Amino acid sequence: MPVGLQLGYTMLTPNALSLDVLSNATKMDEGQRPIYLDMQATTPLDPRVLDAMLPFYTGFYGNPHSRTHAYGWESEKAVEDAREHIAALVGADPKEIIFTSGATESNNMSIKGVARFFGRGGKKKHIITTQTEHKCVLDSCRHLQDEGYEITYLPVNNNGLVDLEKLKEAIRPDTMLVSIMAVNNEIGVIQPIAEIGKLCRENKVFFHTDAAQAVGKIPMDVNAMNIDLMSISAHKIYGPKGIGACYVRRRPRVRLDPIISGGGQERGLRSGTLAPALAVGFGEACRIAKKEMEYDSKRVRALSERLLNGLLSMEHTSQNGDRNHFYPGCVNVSFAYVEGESLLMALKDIALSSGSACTSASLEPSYVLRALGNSDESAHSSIRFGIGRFTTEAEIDYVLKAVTERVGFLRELSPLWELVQEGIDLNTIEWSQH
Ligand SMILES: Cc1ncc(COP(=O)(O)O)c(C=O)c1O
Ligand code: FES
Repeated sequence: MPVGLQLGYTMLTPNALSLDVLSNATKMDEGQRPIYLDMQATTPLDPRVLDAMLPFYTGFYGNPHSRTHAYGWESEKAVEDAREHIAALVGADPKEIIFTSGATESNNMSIKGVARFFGRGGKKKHIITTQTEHKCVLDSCRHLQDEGYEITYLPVNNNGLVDLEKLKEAIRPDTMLVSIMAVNNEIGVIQPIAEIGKLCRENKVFFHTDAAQAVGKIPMDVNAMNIDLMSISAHKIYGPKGIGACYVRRRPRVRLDPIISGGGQERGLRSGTLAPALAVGFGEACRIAKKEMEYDSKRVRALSERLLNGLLSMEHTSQNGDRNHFYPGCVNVSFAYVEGESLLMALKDIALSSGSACTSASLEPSYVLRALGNSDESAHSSIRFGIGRFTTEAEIDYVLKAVTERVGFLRELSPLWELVQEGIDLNTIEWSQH
């Protein structure tokens, strides 16, 4: 019997438990929407951010690159103020912040940009990344492979962390770039960014980090961490969707081949008219994140502990990723003997995901969990809980109760669970092939 149990209504035994559990699973009062716990996919816009943006959709409509009149100057001033807020959050100089459409573009720009600039002449052609990066990093690397570059996709330990010794061994004389993310979007593990930065600097290799899930949530400092390039996204930190930034170090200078050419805006690295409203919103989101990071962190940590303690007190439940080095706002848990998609269906009153938003349409088990050594079954039975600035204790308590009840319910339906309850070790069973 495959573990992929479907929650088919014909399978239900109409006892009091099933009726109660399932009616709650799909009940949404008029006007009420699911509890939002998918903060890694995106975060709600902070109302303070919207307030800052609105004037740039009405009166202040000038092109920030227009130099000949006040409409341009006022937009330009707002964009430059925003750039300062972003730079201040990561310890950079504002001149080192290049606006982009988001972290996807920043990752493409960094990886392809460095490769194509420094790959000229053919002396350097090697890049190191890890198997648990976001798809846009992995895919940028795949494209470069087609262009003749060589890529090492480093495996990670079972806890999701990079082995620094293995990274050191992987560096070659022709290595030009190491790209390793700061916080993983599926399991929340925090890589040892400062140590990786030091290693790269000692070996004269550029260091890029995809910090889409880190900036604004944990302290990031480009100088203390020896980061040369860093991708940032506004919509992960209560800012608007469609804007992000790439930090590009000036000393020692990192040169890039631009992927978007044209009017030469953004130091010639990213042509095109900037969107002042989005830039202003991004800046305000960074200003708030810097001011409130400590407060937000404390709240998120407390809610996360409450949720994790509750979930892990259920039997056959485990957390994915390192238990000490992870961002508490991203909690990834495996519920053995429950199929993840069925559980998500049974938790329709809670907006959750089993992994990244861009791969959530596929039923493939997560490649990140597979890289940690999880079995297909375990990867399939995992759910990510994303906690954020506006999550409340009441929501966490509701979620805990719902998950406990519905996992229990689905397990009751599972023949595997029945065997486990009888004390049979499933690994000793020889399944007949059909
Ligand atoms: C780690 C990571 N990198 C990159 C991205 C892409 O960011 P954006 O939506 O700004 O392009 C995301 C989010 O989707 C992410 O979590
Ligand atoms: S692009 Fe956001 S999760 Fe993949």
